[in-house]
Amino acid sequence: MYQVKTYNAIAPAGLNTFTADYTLNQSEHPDAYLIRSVNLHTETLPSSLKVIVRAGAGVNNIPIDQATANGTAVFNTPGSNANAVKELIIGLLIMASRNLIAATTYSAQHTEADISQRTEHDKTQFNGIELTGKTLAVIGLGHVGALVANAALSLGMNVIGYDPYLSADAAWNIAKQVQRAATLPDAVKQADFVTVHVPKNADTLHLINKDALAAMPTGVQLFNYSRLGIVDNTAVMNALATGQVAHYYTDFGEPQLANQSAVTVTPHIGGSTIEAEINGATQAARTIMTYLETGNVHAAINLPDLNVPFNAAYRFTVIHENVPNMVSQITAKLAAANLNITTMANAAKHQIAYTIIDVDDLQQPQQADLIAELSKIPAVSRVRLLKRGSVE
Ligand SMILES: NC(=O)c1ccc[n+]([C@@H]2O[C@H](COP(=O)([O-])OP(=O)(O)OC[C@H]3O[C@@H](n4cnc5c(N)ncnc54)[C@H](O)[C@@H]3O)[C@@H](O)[C@H]2O)c1
Ligand SMILES: O=C(O)CC[C@@H](O)C(=O)O
Repeated sequence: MYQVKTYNAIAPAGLNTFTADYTLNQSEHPDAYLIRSVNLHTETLPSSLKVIVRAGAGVNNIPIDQATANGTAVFNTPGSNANAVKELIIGLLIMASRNLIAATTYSAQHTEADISQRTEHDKTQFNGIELTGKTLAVIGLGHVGALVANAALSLGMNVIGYDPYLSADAAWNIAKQVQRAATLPDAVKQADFVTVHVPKNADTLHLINKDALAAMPTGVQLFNYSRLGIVDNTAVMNALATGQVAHYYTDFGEPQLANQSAVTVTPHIGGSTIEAEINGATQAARTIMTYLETGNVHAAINLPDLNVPFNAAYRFTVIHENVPNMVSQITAKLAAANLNITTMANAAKHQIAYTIIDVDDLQQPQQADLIAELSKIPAVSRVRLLKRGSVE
């Protein structure tokens, strides 16, 4: 039986994906965490923990280095909530262009009997603009950014994208009418609206800073539905005061943004739709099951891709540092136990490497000793032994 610990509200329809070999929240020695936004940086990860899956895109709430040192694989569920964010951004663009917040606030405040006459007089103050023909800069063209860019094109907007690290796969998702900018200032210099869809990391911290804001036309409207810290909120407050930025929309509140008429804060609801939550939880459950039962890895945050059909009776998986002589030390241990390897694969990603070794004739009494022997090799952080068609 595998033990899964969940954090946050995880869609029950997604949790139903787990087979009868999985129990939820019943053990102090979990094999897997299935999480959303819980901050794990303050937690010591248990030694039993083999995998953490974030139902969602961002992994900045996970201590990746600690997980890697613990031999814990980390995954997210790429794209599972991208459509939800796209629809919210399109909604906000329409809200922004038609002054919907001010207009509905006006209506809520004026309920007098002769309101229809006042309305016809007052409505001119809520005149809007149309999105067709306006320019949207999309910073980051991954799962969310590509959908936003394509949807904005379908509204007749000019779309300029900036993503110096765009993967070849992601590029396929972007309509050819999206213009590519070579630099951030180039992307934003003609924008009526700027929307940011990049991961939070050391390179993107304050990506939208004083200089980036100065490169935007006066009166630009800015959207941050990525993460707190990617936009320098102090610089934005200064730019709002001078009129450089007309309005700031963000999913991430903090005190300096509170009660500002030109700031609209939503409470981190970008991915909060029924559909996105089911997608994320379902994808996360499948990822946990695949990793725990086969050891195969696709698109992990901290491990290389390694996908080997599991045809032998047993499989050793070993997470180790990406240093010389590891595979030879591992195979020497198996040779010493007189084991014949049927398949072997190894891959590396930055400082970490991952080895899968399949064997057929492994006797039960040998198993614990071999795991212990392999675990003793310096630079090995996790050894697992999987039996095909069975749980550990
Ligand atoms: N508000 C929410 O609820 C919500 C929901 C989903 C995603 N997100 C956040 O939105 C962001 C985007 O998510 P995603 O799923 O599209 O991620 P993604 O990984 O699919 O795409 C991110 C893109 O940003 C690009 N990028 C990285 N650094 C860049 C830089 N310095 N300049 C320009 N581009 C850069 C990458 O090349 C990649 O194409 C993430 O921060 C994620 O956490 C928030
Ligand atoms: O609602 C959530 O779990 C947050 C989703 C979002 O921030 C993400 O990173 O995917």
